[in-house]
Amino acid sequence: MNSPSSSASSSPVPTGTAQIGVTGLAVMGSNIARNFASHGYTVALHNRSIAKTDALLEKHGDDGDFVRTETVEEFVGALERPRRVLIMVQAGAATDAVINELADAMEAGDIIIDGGNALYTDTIRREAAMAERGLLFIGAGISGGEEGALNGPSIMPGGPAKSYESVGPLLEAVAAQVDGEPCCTHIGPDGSGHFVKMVHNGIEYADMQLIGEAYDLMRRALDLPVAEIADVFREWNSTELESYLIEITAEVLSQVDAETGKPLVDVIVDEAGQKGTGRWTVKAALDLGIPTTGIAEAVFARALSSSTSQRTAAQGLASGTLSAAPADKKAFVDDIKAALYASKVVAYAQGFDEISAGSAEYGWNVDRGSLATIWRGGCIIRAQFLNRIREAYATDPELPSLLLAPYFREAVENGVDAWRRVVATATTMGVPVPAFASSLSYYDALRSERLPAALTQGLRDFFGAHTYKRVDKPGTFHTLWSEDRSEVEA
Ligand SMILES: NC(=O)C1=CN([C@@H]2O[C@H](COP(=O)(O)OP(=O)(O)OC[C@H]3O[C@@H](n4cnc5c(N)ncnc54)[C@H](OP(=O)(O)O)[C@@H]3O)[C@@H](O)[C@H]2O)C=CC1
Ligand SMILES: O=C(CO)[C@H](O)[C@H](O)COP(=O)(O)O
Repeated sequence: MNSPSSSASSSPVPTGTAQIGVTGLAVMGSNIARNFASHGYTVALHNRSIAKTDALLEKHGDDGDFVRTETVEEFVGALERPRRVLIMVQAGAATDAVINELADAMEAGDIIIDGGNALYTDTIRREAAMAERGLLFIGAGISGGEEGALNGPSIMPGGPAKSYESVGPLLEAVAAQVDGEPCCTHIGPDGSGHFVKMVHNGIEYADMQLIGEAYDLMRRALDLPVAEIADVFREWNSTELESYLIEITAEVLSQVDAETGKPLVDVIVDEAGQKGTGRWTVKAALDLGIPTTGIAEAVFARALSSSTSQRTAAQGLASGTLSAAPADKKAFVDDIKAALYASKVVAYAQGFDEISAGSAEYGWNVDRGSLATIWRGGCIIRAQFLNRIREAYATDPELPSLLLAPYFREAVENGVDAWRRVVATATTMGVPVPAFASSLSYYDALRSERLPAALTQGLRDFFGAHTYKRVDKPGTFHTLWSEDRSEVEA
C-alpha cells in the first residue's frame, strides 16, 4: 500500500481528496476501483461489509491511492466536489437502497453513476428522482467481466449530457482503447446506457447459444473429440469469426478436469443459468414489437436446459428415423462455420433493430455507429465483426437492417446454402439447433415477397371483425363472414 490513507483503519479519513468513489467491492467494483487507481486517480472505497474493502486494500493497496472508508458519510466526505460515486452492487432493491443512502449524504450537483446491470426502466425512474433532489444520475452499462473491469471495459453511460462532462474523462481513461479510441461514449439521456447494455447482453446470449449449437453439431453429428473441436474454434478465431467468445470457447473446450481426466465440459452440469438481462431484452423487444428471434431462442434454450425434471422425464422419447452423419466431415465443419456467421449477423441485426426502436420510443437518439465502435473492445461481445458494423452505419446511418449493408449481405448470401445444409442435417439427425434454424427462418421471412400474415389477417377478420387492408386499393375492409360474405369498407 503506498497511500497512507489506505493503511490504518483507525486513522481519520482524509476529506475531499478522492476524484472518484466506488461502492460495492465485489468482482466488478474491486477491479474497476483498481483500474481507476492505476490510472492515477485517488479512489475512495466503500462496501456494505468492511471485509471486502480490507481484502482489496490488503491484496492490491499498492495499485494506487485509495481512501478506506467504513460509513457512507465518510465515503461521501472523502470525495472532491462535485462528488462522483460509482455504484457496483446487485441490480434491483440493493441498488435502490444504496442510491437512497448516498443521496441523503450528497449535495446538489453531485453525480451518482450506477454501473450495475440495472433494468433501464429503473434507471429512468431513478434519474428523475435524483434530478428532483438536484443530483445528476448516470446509468452506465459496463461490460467486460472481471478482466475487463481491471484492464479496460466497454462503458455505456446514459444520463444528463452535463454530467458526462464531469465523469466522461474518467470513464474514458479506464475504458478499453481500440485504435486510440476509448470504448466509452455518452449514449444518450436517462435509461439509454442501461438499455444498450441490456441488448448487448441479449446479443451475448445469442452469440453463446450459436457457439453452443456449432459445438454440439461437431460433437453429436460429426463425433469429433472435444480437443479437436477446441482446435476448430482456435482456427476460426483467426478468420472473420474472430471474437472474444470464440477465443474463450477454445480455452474452455481445451480444459481437462484434474479429478477425472475428462474434458471439463463433460463434467459441468448442462443447465445454463441466467441473471435476467437476456430475458429483459426479449421482454422489451416484445413490447417494442421487434422480432429478436435469435436472442429469444437463446433465452429459451437456457430455460429448457434448466427444466431438469421435464428433461429427465423425457429421456427415451422416440427420435424417429435419424439420418446418417455427413460423409465429408471437413466440408460439414466449413458449413457450420458459415451457418454460425450468418446466424450471428442475424442476431446483431435484430439487436441493433431493438436499439433503434428503443431509441425512437424514448427519444434517446442513440448513434448505432458509435455503439458498434465502443463494443469493439473491452466487452464480452467484442469482435472483429464490430468494425464492419461501424463501417456499415458510417456509410448509411439510416440503414434499415444490418442484413442490407453490402458487406453483410454478401457474406450471408455466400453462406446461405451451407446454412440450409446445416439446419437440414441437424434436423434429420435429431440435433437441436433452435438459434441456427430460427435465424434462417427470420432471413427467409424477411426476404419473402409475400408472407402468410395475409391469412392471419383474414382469420382475425373472420372471428373478430378486426379488418384488413387490400393490396390493390387504399382503405380498411371487412368481409361480412356470417352474412352474404360481401366486403364492406370499415
Ligand atoms: N460479474 C460480472 O461479470 C458483471 C457484473 N455486472 C454487474 O455489476 C454489478 C456488480 O456485480 P458483481 O461485482 O458480480 O457483484 P454482485 O452482483 O455479486 O454484488 C455484490 C455486491 O453488492 C453488494 N450488495 C448487495 N446487496 C446490497 C445491499 N442491499 N446494500 C448494499 N450493498 C449490497 C455486496 O455487498 P456485501 O459485500 O456487503 O455483500 C457486494 O459488494 C451487478 O449489478 C452486476 O449485474 C456487470 C458486468 C459484468
Ligand atoms: O453483464 C455481463 C457481461 O456483459 C455479466 O457477465 C452478466 O451477468 C451475464 O449474464 P448472465 O449471468 O445472465 O449470463
